[in-house]
Amino acid sequence: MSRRLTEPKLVVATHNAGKLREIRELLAPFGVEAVSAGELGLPEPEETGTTFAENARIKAEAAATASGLPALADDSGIAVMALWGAPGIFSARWGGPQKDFGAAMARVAADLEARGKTEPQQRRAAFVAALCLAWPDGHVEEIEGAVEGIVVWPPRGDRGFGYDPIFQPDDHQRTFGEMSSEEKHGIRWSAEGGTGLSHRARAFAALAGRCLGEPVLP
Ligand SMILES: O=c1nc[nH]c2c1ncn2[C@H]1C[C@H](O)[C@@H](COP(=O)(O)OP(=O)(O)OP(=O)(O)O)O1
Ligand SMILES: [Mg+2]
Repeated sequence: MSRRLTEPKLVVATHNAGKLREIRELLAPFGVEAVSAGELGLPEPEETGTTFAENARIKAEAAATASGLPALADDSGIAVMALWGAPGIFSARWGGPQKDFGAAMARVAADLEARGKTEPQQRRAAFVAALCLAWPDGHVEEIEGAVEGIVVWPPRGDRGFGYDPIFQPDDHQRTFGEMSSEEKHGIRWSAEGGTGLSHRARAFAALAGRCLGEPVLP
């Protein structure tokens, strides 16, 4: 049985400011108070999983246990087909200790170049997000979302975070780095549920339908 969130407050179990902002925007129509792992001074658990889902669960369970509140974690990344799915779950780690995503994006481009992958159709990629909502009693709700597109070079746009400037989703002419966060989310709520554009928004819409109930729209 899936569980509905009845608590008025949850922890957003991330130390990534860009992600935190997006998750807060997505949560806004549900009237849930969101406090971040950073604000609570929670430690950053080691991401020892081998899948996005495992790592999301590690982060959500650690935050729920430490805080005594339900916790929502996101583990995500970009998987480039011609690079056999790299950087994948290592997307954050490619930024290095300095979290230098200019360098990480350049590494993706250089690796594609080195393999002779110069045409857009050879540069297919997907952003993937696994969400885990964990309660202190051990119950978890899990979901994944993905969006396909191509890697572009040079980077375009200075919005968003991480790899946004080199990812252009299918059926769009602009990169996530060129989109407002509303466009990147692309959230549409209807009686049938929610749809989204970004990997995170798609996963969130599905999780919301299962655990958060009806959005209160302006
Ligand atoms: O929408 C996105 N737009 C651009 N880049 C993105 C996105 N979503 C994930 N990414 C990349 C960058 C991020 O650093 C990494 C996630 O790694 P991931 O371990 O899940 O997050 P993180 O270490 O940055 O923060 P935390 O673990 O505290 O949530 O993938
Ligand atoms: Mg991380």
